[in-house]
Amino acid sequence: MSEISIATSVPSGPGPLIGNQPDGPAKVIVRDLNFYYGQNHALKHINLSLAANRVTAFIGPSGCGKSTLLRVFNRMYDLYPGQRAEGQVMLDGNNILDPKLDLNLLRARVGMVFQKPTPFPMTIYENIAFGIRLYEKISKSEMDGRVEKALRSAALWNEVKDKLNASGLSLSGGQQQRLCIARTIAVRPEVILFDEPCSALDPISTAKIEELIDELKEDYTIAIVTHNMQQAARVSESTAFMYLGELIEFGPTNKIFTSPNDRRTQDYITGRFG
Ligand SMILES: Nc1ncnc2c1ncn2[C@@H]1O[C@H](COP(=O)(O)OP(=O)(O)OP(=O)(O)O)[C@@H](O)[C@H]1O
Repeated sequence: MSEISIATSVPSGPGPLIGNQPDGPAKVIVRDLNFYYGQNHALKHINLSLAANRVTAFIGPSGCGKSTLLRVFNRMYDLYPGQRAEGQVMLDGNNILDPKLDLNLLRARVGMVFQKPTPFPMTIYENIAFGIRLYEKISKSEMDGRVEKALRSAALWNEVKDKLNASGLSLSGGQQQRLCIARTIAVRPEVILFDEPCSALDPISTAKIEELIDELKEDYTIAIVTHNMQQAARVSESTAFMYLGELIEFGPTNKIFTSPNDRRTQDYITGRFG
């Protein structure tokens, strides 16, 4: 993870960087994506890619469409009538917008961690085991191993190994969020979506989650929505700046934060609006 100082002047240069800027092979490729809440055209002609085993950050002022885009990646919007997506979102070459797609399988491949920690009202052990059982039939000893592995991967094992039968709700907010990450990892996804995962957490818990994200990218492709510019700069390799439903600029995080091409990106990262 690196600290990046934020530019204060707009450099002259070519026009906005829009479209595919893959940082290594792409795991997900979005082509001309449009999204509608009824009549509200919330995402407009989005083109970008999520590089495999990298972290892509989504930034932009409130209401610009960041969460909407994240919810397209695992078709979360499908749960709500009147919401629809058009275009292509290719996951390893298959369009996840295909109406015939098995949504349970998609959501196992593309996991999501929400803003507010949302453990199930059950034991720490069951919080992890529950999701695994939805997809696999495994023995008790295998399950014990999977639960331990998920908790270790989420950097929570040492804190909970002696109280696996305590309620998930008895943990602190930061621990609950790591439990939710463990629960997501346990079903062996390929992509993990983080929607403002630290906004309800204190700085120490935030640092732990950021460290964890840095470690997780070894095994997963990660997308994160954040309002925290420093966090985007610390954890991501690529950054997408969105405004009013459009992707304004997309490129290497270092470039977006030090010499963006678009005045709106510059204004946002320097706190002039949003
Ligand atoms: N359920 C919904 N029904 C109708 N419009 C919605 C719904 N959810 C979001 N929108 C609209 O879609 C647009 C994008 O919202 P979205 O939540 O994706 O923005 P965001 O960038 O994630 O904002 P924030 O940073 O505040 O979370 C906004 O204009 C919002 O009002």
